[in-house]
Amino acid sequence: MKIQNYINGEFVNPISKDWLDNYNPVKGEIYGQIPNSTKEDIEKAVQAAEQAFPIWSNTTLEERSKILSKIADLILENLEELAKGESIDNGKPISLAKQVDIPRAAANFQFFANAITQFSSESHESVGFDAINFTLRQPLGVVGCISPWNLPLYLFTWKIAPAIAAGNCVVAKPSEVTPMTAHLLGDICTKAGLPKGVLNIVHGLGKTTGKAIVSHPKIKAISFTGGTKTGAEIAKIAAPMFKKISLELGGKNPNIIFADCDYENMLETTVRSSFANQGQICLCGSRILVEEKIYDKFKTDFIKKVSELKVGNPSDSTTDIGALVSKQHLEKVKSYIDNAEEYGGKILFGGKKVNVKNHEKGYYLQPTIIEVTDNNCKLNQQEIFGPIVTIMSFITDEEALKLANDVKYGLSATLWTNNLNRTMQFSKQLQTGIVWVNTWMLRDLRTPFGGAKESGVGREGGFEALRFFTEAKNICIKHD
Ligand SMILES: NC(=O)C1=CN([C@@H]2O[C@H](COP(=O)(O)OP(=O)(O)OC[C@H]3O[C@@H](n4cnc5c(N)ncnc54)[C@H](O)[C@@H]3O)[C@@H](O)[C@H]2O)C=CC1
Ligand SMILES: O=C(O)/C=C/C=C(\O)C(=O)O
Repeated sequence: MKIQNYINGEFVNPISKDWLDNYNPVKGEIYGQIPNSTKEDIEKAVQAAEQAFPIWSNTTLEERSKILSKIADLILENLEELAKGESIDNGKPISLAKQVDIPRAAANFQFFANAITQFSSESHESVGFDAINFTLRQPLGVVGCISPWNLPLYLFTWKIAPAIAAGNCVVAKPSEVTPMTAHLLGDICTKAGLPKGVLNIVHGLGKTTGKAIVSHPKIKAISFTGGTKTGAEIAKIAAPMFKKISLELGGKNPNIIFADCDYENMLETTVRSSFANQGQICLCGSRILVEEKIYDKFKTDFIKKVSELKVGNPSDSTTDIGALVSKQHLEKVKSYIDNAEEYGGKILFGGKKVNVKNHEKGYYLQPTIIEVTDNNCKLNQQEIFGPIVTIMSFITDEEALKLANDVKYGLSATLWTNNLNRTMQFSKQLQTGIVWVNTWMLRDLRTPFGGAKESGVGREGGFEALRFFTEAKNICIKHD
């Protein structure tokens, strides 16, 4: 199958006529091709977006909202096909894509369809100066959205929906590893009545197609989710061009467990926060820190629960863990297991590749638990982004907090306790953008979303996203 670019409302071949192979991680085989787009394709997309902008930015909020709602409805109507598309590219269980990825993609559009009708700006009477100030929030123009492979449609739409709701026109690039659902979205947008040129989807590699988006002088803002190293490369190009940037980057999130927690709930959730989506979510709790009093019990119970997870064919509804996204990624993740001892770790469970019947070339790995004693080891400091968690114990609150904060990342933290004072102390002192207490991945789309330290710059979600995708202009009117 050949996926094409979606530019100016039409599916088109790349100008260079150059294509890249697309792999299915479930089988470890090539199943299609995508455009290897160049800066000429980006130029066409920018021109289409620029042409659409004067009309789209003046389209009423009610009309924009109606179209976004329609896109949300069509995503849900096409849930089966989209979930299969997500799984064939990413390797995730189809059941997970049906329950999480695709409904959330629809929710992103529905949320911003509503939010844009509630987004208002401030006004201030300048008392004593006979003047009134008000703020105009104007769309930026053409903006760029670049997304990763782990939650393909979920994160692609998380950027596109607020961008177009706010009146911008978009040039978007999904990950070259997972292009399918972005491709299907193009057709959905046409059917929903989105005017041509408002959304342009260009496929290709990060270092060429992605870079061409970031460096295009007419693209005013970049919203990016992906690796920290890539985020730094993007910032290096975008900052001297004075573009707005929102970077959602890596994480090495602590999952801090105290003896006074609701144990069963914690155990169940910790299995999920460790291995959901094969551990390939930037919010996964990859460092489990457990109070010494319950460490041995936790270790035994956690290993038992994890050993019950089924690694298998993503089409099978009983599968918990599907394939990793690519051969290259599998090898990267596996290298941490192969070197675990050298890094000071002890493998307590897992660590081996899994042979799935009829899919022997697929990229399957056991969920893996590694015990560590030193937070400074590579296993606890580097983002692995796969089905690997480390566990270690702590004695005091101070020690737990120090361990939690002692990494270069600062995306999210999970805290398990029923002590209110401790909850408040940790909430204030954890150096992360998100703190979940007695839960994980509970997402209210109104909340600010983003990371501290090397986990990113800026916040998306709710009105934060609409603020990012608009320019605030102060109007000061003097009167008699
Ligand atoms: N924070 C997160 O959510 C994610 C973190 N990662 C981390 O990053 C590591 C590398 O994974 P990759 O797939 O290589 O992620 P990546 O950061 O290279 O890719 C994310 C997106 O950025 C694009 N891109 C890559 N280089 C670019 C550039 N120079 N300019 C503009 N766009 C560019 C890619 O084509 C893709 O669409 C993973 O092993 C994982 O640790 C990966 C995906 C998501
Ligand atoms: O917005 C969310 O709910 C989740 C976001 C997850 C990422 O940004 C990620 O895993 O890259």
